[in-house]
Amino acid sequence: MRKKCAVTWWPRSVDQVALSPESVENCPRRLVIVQYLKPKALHYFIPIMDSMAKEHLEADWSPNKQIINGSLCVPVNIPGTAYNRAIKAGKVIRQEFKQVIKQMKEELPENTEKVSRDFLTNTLLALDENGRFMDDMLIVTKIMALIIGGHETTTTSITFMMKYLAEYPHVYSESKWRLQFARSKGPNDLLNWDDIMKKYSWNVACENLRLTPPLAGTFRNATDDCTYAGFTIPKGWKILWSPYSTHKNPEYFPDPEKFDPLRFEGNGPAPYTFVPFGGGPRICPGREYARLKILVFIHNLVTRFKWEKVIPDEKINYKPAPNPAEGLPVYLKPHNHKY
Ligand code: HEM
Repeated sequence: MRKKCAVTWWPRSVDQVALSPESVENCPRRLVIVQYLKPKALHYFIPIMDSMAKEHLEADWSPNKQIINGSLCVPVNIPGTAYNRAIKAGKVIRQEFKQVIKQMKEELPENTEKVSRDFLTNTLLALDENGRFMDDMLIVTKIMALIIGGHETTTTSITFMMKYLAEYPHVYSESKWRLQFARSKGPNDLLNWDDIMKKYSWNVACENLRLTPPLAGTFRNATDDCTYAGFTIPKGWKILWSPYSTHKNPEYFPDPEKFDPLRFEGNGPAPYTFVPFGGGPRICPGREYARLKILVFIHNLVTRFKWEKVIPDEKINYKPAPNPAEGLPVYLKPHNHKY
């Protein structure tokens, strides 16, 4: 008889954490981050993200007709290489964060009950199992991990959304048409939760995450002997699970290579067939934040520009995150511009 695959999870009950100061006090410190990434806490950030996206598009995109980007590099530490520059930049950023932490610590009042509880303040005040504060460098490392984990994934996702929207003009037109409703409220009004939750845009984003998941997979540990698809996995072995194969199972996604956001209409795919954010207790805590970031940016992009790929058949590299080989250069066409 086939045994269910047993894997270890880091026990985490996200929903036990509410947003009150008391719950923060009682919250194990690894959970502190989770409460800031829940939808309830994120509403506030939508107009801020919206105005930042607008500013960025205005300053860095509008003056150009061609946009190129690149981010990953080979980990060979030779002076003059991108990796070498990245290591140096990492040190500078860590120092900056250390300064911010030092300053925040100095400014904390004796009585911390009434201080405003943002993520950093809570991390500074969170105690470990032994009642000790976290080491400054550990806090810096956590912030860096959060920035890297949250940045590369979402930027990859936005890049590939741009690729698919350029390749499937009917999906682009449908997105633009539907998003115009949200924009009809006034040119200077910022987006809010309801605007962002328009289903079609998220369906497009999901289909993008299905075909090109930014994360190739993560590891699990077999806590018992088990079999999967006829293979025996001995106890103690590491298993790499990957959404790439799961997402292309024709049983659940007919014609799996086709980009079709309509797959996500109605109830969407069956449970555990679509897992770009992982699953179970270790599911990505940043998924709601990622959703907002992707949708706010794409919303601004689609309502402002149309674009075409400069290299129609650009190769995709996997390092292991998917990356267009030339950085996906595109020709930008502002809607009010005649081409
Ligand atoms: C499209 C965007 C994103 C994708 C596709 C993604 C995907 C994933 C995946 C597959 C995992 C592993 C889950 C598992 O092992 O079951 C993960 C973990 C994680 N993600 Fe994300 N992520 C995204 C955005 C973000 C953002 C924006 C943040 C932070 C703001 C974030 C923070 C984290 C953290 C801290 C973990 C580790 C959780 C743990 O080990 O318990 N992610 N993510």
